[in-house]
Amino acid sequence: MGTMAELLSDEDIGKALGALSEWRLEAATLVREVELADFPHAIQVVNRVAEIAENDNHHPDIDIRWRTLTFRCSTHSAGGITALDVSLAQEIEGVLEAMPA
Ligand SMILES: C[C@H](O)[C@H](O)[C@H]1CNC2=NC(N)=NC(=O)C2=N1
Repeated sequence: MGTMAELLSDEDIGKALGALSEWRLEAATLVREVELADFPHAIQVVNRVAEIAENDNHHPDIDIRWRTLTFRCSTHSAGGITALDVSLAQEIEGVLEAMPA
């Protein structure tokens, strides 16, 4: 693997997905759908993820439908998945783990 902005190999993506069991690969993007307790909890997650994304200057695409969120992580400038997306997915998991079921 080279610099952070370089696309990961299929092998690296496979390894990363091995540790991100709730995530799937879709169109060169890491995707995770999650249903929260209610709409305010979903928005709380979005706000926490937004803070992390802004700190990292790396932003997921987020779909909000009532209490279901879909996060899509890819590096737009690179046209696919980089180490930045694996890190972001891990951070999103951390946010979700801190939420009530
Ligand atoms: C200038 C700034 O670094 C870019 O616009 C960043 C911001 N956040 C980003 N987020 C993601 N996911 N992909 C990008 O290419 C990207 N580019």
